[in-house]
Amino acid sequence: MKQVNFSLIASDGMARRGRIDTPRGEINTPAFMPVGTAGTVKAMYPEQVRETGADILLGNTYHLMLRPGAERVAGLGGLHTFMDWQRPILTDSGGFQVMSLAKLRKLTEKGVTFKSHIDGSSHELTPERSIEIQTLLDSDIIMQLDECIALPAERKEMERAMELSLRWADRSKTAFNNQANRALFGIVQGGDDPELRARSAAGLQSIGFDGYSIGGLAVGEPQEVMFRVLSDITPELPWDRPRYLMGVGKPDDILGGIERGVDMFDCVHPTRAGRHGHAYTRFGVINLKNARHKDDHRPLDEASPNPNCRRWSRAYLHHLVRTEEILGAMVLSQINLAYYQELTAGARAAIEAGRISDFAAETRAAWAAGDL
Ligand SMILES: CNc1nc2c(CCNCc3ccccc3)c3nc(N)[nH]c(=O)c3cc2[nH]1
Repeated sequence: MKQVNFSLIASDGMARRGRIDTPRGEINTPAFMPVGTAGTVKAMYPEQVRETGADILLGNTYHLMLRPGAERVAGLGGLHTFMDWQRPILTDSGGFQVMSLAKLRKLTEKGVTFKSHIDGSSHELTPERSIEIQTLLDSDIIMQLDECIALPAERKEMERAMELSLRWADRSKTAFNNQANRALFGIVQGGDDPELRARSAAGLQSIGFDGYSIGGLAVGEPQEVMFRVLSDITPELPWDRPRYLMGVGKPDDILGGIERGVDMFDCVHPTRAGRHGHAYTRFGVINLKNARHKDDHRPLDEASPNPNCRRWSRAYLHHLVRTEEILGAMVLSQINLAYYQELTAGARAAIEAGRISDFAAETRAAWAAGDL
């Protein structure tokens, strides 16, 4: 009996409020999933990640297969034990990171061979090996191996990568062998071409997956192209399975994705921006590196539910950022992750109340009013 199940709790237009039940706990959707690339959400203790409201975080096949190695993590009890995060983990299949990080990559029908960006050692990632690695990590939601290409691209290239990804989807499903205690998601490709996207969605559904990721976006295309692809594709996906928009995004990307039927999001942005001195608030993003903050005794946001937004002055946060103090990265990572969780929690409540369009309008108005 499958131990990972999606329930639709409410919908409001295309927006959905759902819940994924897993052996390690529930995931409330729309969900923002913090990225823990190498087994850690940078500058955060696992319990702090939970306190921001996260139900699930991301691990990464590419990084962990290179260091410390999937078999080593398995021998140490799996990724949950290794990092002491006992709630759900989603892992990506590694293909995207190979194409963006590794050197001397060679892509064939079988899979992709590459040299580690860490020590130059040779590695191979196939649909079968990726499933094996994600299973060794004991991940709760795993991804097929796919090929993601940058946009803009020629239609022939988009078609080739989409069709390869469909063949790899089939091999991934076979290698997955219907494991009951974790979920396998297929990944829709097809660039910005509606016909290719529809063929990819139909092909994946005929294979059958526990959830459907929307890949091939947030790869350099304008936001309106991403939104058009989403509006075209979500109606083609099963309503009773989660949709996961990979690598997205900034708060307004996430709000737009929720309005177009997306349930799950991941992005390095909140933690990376935090390390670079950018703070996300109800008013939008504040660049605390800017000298205009150096005498500003006001807190970041005195009305925020997050104590860290009320505790220190903007001048102090500016000081931490300017001096590159470790506490700056810690505090701003927590502030940004907490804001992303406030945004998705607000969307969940709004969908349940049938007022997602009001919520979206109010949220965008606050960003525009910006008391930065
Ligand atoms: C940023 N834009 C973007 N990211 C994309 C990703 C990676 C999603 N993030 C996973 C991750 C996990 C741990 C650590 C870091 C990242 C994709 N992954 C796959 N498999 N396929 C995609 O098409 C695809 C498209 C993307 N666009």
